[in-house]
Amino acid sequence: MCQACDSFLDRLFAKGVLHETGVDGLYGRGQAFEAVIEGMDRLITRIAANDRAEVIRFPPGMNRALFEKSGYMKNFPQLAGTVHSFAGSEKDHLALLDNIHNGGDWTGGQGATDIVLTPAACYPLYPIVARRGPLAAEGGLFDIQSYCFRHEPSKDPARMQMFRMREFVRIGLPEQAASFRESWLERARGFAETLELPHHIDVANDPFFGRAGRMMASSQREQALKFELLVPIESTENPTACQSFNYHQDHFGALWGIKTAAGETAHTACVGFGMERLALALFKHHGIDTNGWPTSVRAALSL
Ligand SMILES: Nc1ncnc2c1ncn2[C@@H]1O[C@H](COP(=O)(O)OP(=O)(O)OP(=O)(O)O)[C@@H](O)[C@H]1O
Ligand SMILES: [Zn+2]
Repeated sequence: MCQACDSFLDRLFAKGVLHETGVDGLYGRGQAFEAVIEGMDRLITRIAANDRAEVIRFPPGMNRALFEKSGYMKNFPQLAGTVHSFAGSEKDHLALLDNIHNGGDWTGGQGATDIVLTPAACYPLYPIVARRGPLAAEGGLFDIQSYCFRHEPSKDPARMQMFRMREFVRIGLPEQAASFRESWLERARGFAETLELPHHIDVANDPFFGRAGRMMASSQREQALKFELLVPIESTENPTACQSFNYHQDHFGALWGIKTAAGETAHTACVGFGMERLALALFKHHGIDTNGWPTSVRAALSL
């Protein structure tokens, strides 16, 4: 086999860092990969320790009714994933088995459940915060994590369909949201330097769907509402977004009815760490074998 023509993904499979499942973007994680993810999780927790954020961990699914209200289907229908289940009769069951047996479509009779796959870790948070009533004067700060789903199958190992997002979310006054995002832009540089990753930060936009979406994307860029920490993984010309820094203004506050202590609509900002992408960036730049990584990087990740 030609070593030079093996892709990065092939090398990750060959060394058991990731495991192939037969679906692009859906992988098993090996021990070394998970050790890196855990190390980064601890490092992120240390960086944010003094903030005393409220910790919430979510399962990979969220309430479908709340997802519908979130507007995700308006902006990103191409990425969403829903959970369906069988709820038919015995006759339907026999037909289903028949279809599986004959290679037919057995999924047509599946009905939607109350659960959809979480598209971004912060989506299930806002309705929880809204339900609690007005914020305290200091606002809210949350440390959240979820497996997320996005239907964007790709051979690029950094574009997965299921991946973990760790996020910090600030909810409060516009100044509180803005200064939170500023401070994380600074911390992110330090984080990437500690991990010895080549990086830069740039303004970005979300992949909004359709023609109206293109206008939303350009207005998002013009207002500099989204920044990304970019690290070359699959290509140097098109580096990969490994972290994002988003200011939603009062979008989620208005949508969910989140109020500040003074009764104003709350502003929100979130900082998302793409855990798999950061881990892949480390494997790309420091090598497939974590034993060979720089001592300081290994120490930072307690490897
Ligand atoms: N398909 C994916 N696979 C792995 N990680 C991802 C994927 N999509 C997003 N992420 C990670 O989650 C973080 C927060 O998600 P966000 O919605 O800001 O990404 P995004 O702007 O849609 O990414 P991209 O522009 O590359 O599609 C990203 O910065 C990235 O690190
Ligand atoms: Zn978010």
